[in-house]
Amino acid sequence: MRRTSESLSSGDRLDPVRSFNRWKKKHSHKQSQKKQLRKQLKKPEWQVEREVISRLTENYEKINVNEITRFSDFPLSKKTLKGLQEAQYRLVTEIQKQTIGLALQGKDVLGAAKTGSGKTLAFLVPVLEALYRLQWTSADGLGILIISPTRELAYQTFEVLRKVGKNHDFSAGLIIGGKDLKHEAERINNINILVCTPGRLLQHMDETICFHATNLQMLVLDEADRILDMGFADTMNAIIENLPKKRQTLLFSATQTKSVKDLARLSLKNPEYVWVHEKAKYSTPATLEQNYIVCELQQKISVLYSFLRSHLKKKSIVFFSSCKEVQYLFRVFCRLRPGVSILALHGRQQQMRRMEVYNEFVRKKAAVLFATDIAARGLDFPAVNWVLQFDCPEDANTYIHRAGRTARYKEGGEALLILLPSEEKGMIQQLLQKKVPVKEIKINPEKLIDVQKKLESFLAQDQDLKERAQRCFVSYIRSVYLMKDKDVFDVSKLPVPEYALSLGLAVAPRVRFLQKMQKQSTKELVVNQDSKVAESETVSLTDDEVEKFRTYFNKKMSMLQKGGKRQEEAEDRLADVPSDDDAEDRLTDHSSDDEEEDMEKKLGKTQPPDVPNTDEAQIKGASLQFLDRDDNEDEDELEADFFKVKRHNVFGLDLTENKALQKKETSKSSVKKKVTKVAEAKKVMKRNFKVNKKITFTEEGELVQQWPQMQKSVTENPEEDDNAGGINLDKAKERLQEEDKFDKEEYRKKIKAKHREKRLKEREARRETNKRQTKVKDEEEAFLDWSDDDDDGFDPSTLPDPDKYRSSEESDSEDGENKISATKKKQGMRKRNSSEIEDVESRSNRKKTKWETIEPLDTGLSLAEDEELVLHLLKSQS
Ligand SMILES: Nc1ncnc2c1ncn2[C@@H]1O[C@H](COP(=O)(O)OP(=O)(O)OP(=O)(O)O)[C@@H](O)[C@H]1O
Repeated sequence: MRRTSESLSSGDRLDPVRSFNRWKKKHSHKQSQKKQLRKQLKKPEWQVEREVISRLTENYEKINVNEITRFSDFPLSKKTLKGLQEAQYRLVTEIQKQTIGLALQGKDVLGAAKTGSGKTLAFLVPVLEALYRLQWTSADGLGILIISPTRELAYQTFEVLRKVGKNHDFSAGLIIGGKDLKHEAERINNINILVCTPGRLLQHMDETICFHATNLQMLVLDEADRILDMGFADTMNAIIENLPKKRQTLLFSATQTKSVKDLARLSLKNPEYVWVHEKAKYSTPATLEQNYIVCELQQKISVLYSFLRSHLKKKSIVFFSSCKEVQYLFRVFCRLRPGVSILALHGRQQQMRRMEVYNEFVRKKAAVLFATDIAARGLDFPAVNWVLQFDCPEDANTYIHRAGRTARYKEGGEALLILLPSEEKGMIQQLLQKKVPVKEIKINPEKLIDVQKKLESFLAQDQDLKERAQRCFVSYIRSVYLMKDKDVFDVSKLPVPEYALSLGLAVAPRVRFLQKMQKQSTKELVVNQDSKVAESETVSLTDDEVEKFRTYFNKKMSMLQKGGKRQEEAEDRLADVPSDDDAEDRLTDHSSDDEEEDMEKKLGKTQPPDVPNTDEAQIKGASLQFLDRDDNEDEDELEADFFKVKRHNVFGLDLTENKALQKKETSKSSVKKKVTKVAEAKKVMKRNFKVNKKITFTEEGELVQQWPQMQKSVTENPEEDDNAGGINLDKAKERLQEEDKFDKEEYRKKIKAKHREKRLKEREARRETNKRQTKVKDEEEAFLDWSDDDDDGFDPSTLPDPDKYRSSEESDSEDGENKISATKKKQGMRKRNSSEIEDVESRSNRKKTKWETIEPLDTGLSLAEDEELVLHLLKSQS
């Protein structure tokens, strides 16, 4: 019992372990069951995401701008928020605060805010959210299009997009000029977000077969006013035509367009205008200090050198008006060794070099970037201390964008504008109107380092540099000449010879358009003067004044001619130098005389501003025409007019102004019409241009027949002799009809000849058959003759049995000519038939009839007709 009790007690002691094990088993089983159940209950990822999206979109309507200080206050996806945080973006800027909510709600937005205020993120965040909301995949194709005016800006935007959107699964692509089109074309169809420049985008729309934008959800125009202005007008119109009307559109710029016409082109739906700093005292960043100096044109290079010498540890950007100025002065300043590294960025550089320079300047702490206006908009170089505007900007907006390369996002910066005495009044007025606070400062003449002698010595040693100096000279003069705002830019007031000397040139190169313009102005002045004297006594200019004016121009012209004669050779040589690929300067730097003359013709009515009766409208019209000439040139050319062309002021216009302008614009629009291929072809025809013909010879020197053969015509081509040019459609029609008639006639003749040949062959064949028949009949005749001899009476049984005859003939033919053809068999049939006829005849003529006298009967009918006739005769016989 004890044992039992002991055993029991020991069993009891074991029980807990066992029961624990059992419990453990049970528990783990339950757990795994629960897990499985949970797994089954777990929703697919896409479904969870859809629920999140619907929660986010519900919150869009609840966005309260006043409560937003951080990005996380917006109902944004986790992926976007994570990207923003990783890039250290937490607090929103004013433009971001006011526009992101509207864009999330699907509205069209026109956002304007000062430079460096964070507009890029204001559109990139809604871009990412739009595709996230739609659960966009690469299979859905292009969803968002972001258009930037320059390659560098597109590249910069693309980099920010990559940084902020790295947690999303969308594909993004950068499509800018200067790269392999084929390489881009292979990838473009898989891109969801495309950052591009207008020219390149249009090129893909035209040339890449499968590329389309039918699924596009959102269009973003960065620097919208620039993209919508005259320079890009045609390209943008063509692009917009290829985009679906139902889409969201966001426009951003520091100087936004209000032009009704521009906005109508984009078919915006009740757009939201967000002018963040509309009521601000100034339109430029508060942290930007802005000054200007007035100095003579011939002093400018020395001023720049002196400035750089005194700012060696700073990062500065210097803006010039043309590529050739940048090219020349960059070289010269590198030789002058101011003690700070100098870089150059302009549209004539290779794309790779442009990217290298951009990245190098981003990296450098102290450096000077000599640039054209391709660097004026949107570029976000970090920690730029100074922006120097070496040449006066074409308008106040350009000034704002250039100066805005410094003092970005809470940073400080300084801007210095160099003005000529002739530019001061007009420009400062414009700047004040645009709420730009600029103060005049004076140069300390003692600190000014004169570099003219050094430049002269450089040019004396280096012919290439000298030629560059000449190009720089012409380019600058031309840029001033082409500027629209004649209140600011007055080419006749430029100290031309002195400027040439300051560049290191001994004499001023000849500038033909300037000479012609001056001659014309003097003439017109004299004519006006004479007519006015005759008309009334109220004379606006006294004789003395006219004389003064004339002497002034004559003096200038003689100076130019003096320089011009000596430089003629050099200039002609320059004219032959082919220009680089990139055509940033093409509008200002035409080296060919033809082009120059062409331009002068177009600008023929342009008068210098100081001449009475200056017609601004004419100048505007002329500059538009001038632009049109470059309509079809590539994107670089579109960029080119960015710098020099006098653009219409499309910004800051109220509705009444627009109405007045629209009238003018409609008349101009006919000039601006996109040049079609047909129009181009007509142009070529008008020039009497003859297309080259390819003539191929064999190795022996014989002419190879051209293929496809040239159409021959009996008719003369009157258009060939028509020097008037153009296509006379009626004449062409007539000529084609005559040619058609001629062709038909020729064809008919050929068919007739063929038929004749066929008939001849048939006749020949028949004759052959008859010959053979005669032979057979000769044999038969011999037989008949023999029977005749034997018996005078007619014994029908002696007549050849037609069947026998046929079989004998067949056997003959089989024996003799095994190669008998089906046609011959037919002929055999005919032979038989004809022999039957002859039999009938012989029967009627009895013995009198001799076989040899029987002529082969040529009925003149066809074979089928013959057969029918025979059958008919046989029938009638029977
Ligand atoms: N929310 C933010 N927090 C911190 N930095 C920001 C924020 N938003 C923008 N920035 C920074 O401000 C700088 C200027 O931004 P951005 O280039 O977008 O300005 P912008 O308004 O487009 O200027 P611009 O008119 O010259 O094109 C950039 O360096 C950017 O990184």
